[in-house]
Amino acid sequence: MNAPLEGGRLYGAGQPAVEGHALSARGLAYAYAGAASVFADVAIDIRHREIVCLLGGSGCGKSSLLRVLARLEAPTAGEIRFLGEVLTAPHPRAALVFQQASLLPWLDAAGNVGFGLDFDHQPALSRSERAERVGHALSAVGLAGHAHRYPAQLSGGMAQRVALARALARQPQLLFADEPFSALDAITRAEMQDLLVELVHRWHTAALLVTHDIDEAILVADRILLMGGAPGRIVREWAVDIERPREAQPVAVTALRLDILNALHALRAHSYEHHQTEGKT
Ligand SMILES: Nc1ncnc2c1ncn2[C@@H]1O[C@H](COP(=O)(O)OP(=O)(O)OP(=O)(O)O)[C@@H](O)[C@H]1O
Repeated sequence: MNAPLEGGRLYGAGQPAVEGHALSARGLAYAYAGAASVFADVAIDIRHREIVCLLGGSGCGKSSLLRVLARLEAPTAGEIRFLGEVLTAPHPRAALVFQQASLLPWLDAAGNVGFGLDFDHQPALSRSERAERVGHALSAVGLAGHAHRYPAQLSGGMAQRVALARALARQPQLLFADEPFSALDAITRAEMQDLLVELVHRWHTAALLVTHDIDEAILVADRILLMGGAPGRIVREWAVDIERPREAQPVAVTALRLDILNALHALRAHSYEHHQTEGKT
């Protein structure tokens, strides 16, 4: 089940990007202005309808990698293919969800969902198509009866459902989600994790979920990628073939959690040793 791999060995620079995937990236690097590379030589494949979770310690570059894969930032090296095409700008069939719902306070829930359809590069929609997409997305997240509520009238969980609906209304082929549930209470969070899995399966999209929560990754992912090192790389991968609902498989879940925890500890120990060695030279 748990296939360890060294970053770059399986998806090394020599391997071509995969045409048939939702997203395929090779040799990716990124550096903020005036700083060292946050990550380098990263290769990632996301298959159609697959949920991939990107795990890693704080500051290892998960959010930066997600922003580059979504092409909100240009990589300093490497290539990203989205649906087989080289990506040079954010793609209309990709959608993003962040930790904060970031709803516009002067628009109601329906207005906020529709707003996501108004950007450049979105296909032009008639009024009725737009209304249909908004209604469909709101009912998919369980908010059909709340379309005319304003953000101030929504709980944190409801606001995040609106953010999810705003993403779904774009009929994405790939959903990028950066710690979308980390600000929610435990029960709402568990509901949202289930909802995400259900929606990804029902809407036939793929998803890349950034999280630092091992349990969330195990409950949600088809595949878990562990990021670490400086600059960051994908250092381990686990295919999660535990039957759903995974809460009902505590033995398999615990075994995988231990394996991931050990890998995280090993990364931290390696990084500590590296700093000690650097300090001596
Ligand atoms: N806008 C920015 N300008 C300069 N440096 C940045 C910027 N955003 C992030 N960084 C730096 O890039 C590195 C990676 O940050 P990033 O947020 O991608 O990591 P992360 O793994 O998502 O962290 P966390 O889990 O804590 O959210 C960090 O050292 C951070 O300080």
